[in-house]
Amino acid sequence: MSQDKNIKIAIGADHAGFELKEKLKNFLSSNTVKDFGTYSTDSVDYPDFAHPVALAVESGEFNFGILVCGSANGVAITANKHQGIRAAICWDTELASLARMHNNANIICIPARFVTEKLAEDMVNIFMKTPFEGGRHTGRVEKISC
Ligand SMILES: O=C(CO)[C@H](O)[C@H](O)[C@H](O)COP(=O)(O)O
Repeated sequence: MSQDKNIKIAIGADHAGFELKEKLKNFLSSNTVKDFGTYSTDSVDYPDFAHPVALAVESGEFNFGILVCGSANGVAITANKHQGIRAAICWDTELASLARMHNNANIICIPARFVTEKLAEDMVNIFMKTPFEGGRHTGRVEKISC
């Protein structure tokens, strides 16, 4: 994958997302990627990995986050507790594109137990390359933060 080497990515997963996370790290090899764990398939709690990725993106140190768990629900619910985070669950490439274009999402949440490796790679590629449309969406996104 040809990528902007200036894009810094924070990635995290629970045990259900571990194997797909490892495959996505290989796919993103030319980017700057920091892996916040987990580092095996041993059962863990997804908030322990979603919060650090959300904090890393919210701080501005990383441009985007990738979170992977079995259904993506757990990591998305956790990440969206952070004011500066717009975490979107994506299960096809059009959703990955719309999450960026309409919602200016900064974390993509991938359901490892429901998508193929190739689809996950395609979604990540589109997510990283699609700009926020702004315009009518800007006011809507600004209203998200309480
Ligand atoms: O939060 C989740 C469910 O919405 C994630 O998919 C977790 O990966 C899942 O709950 C893990 O399930 P397990 O039976 O403990 O492997």
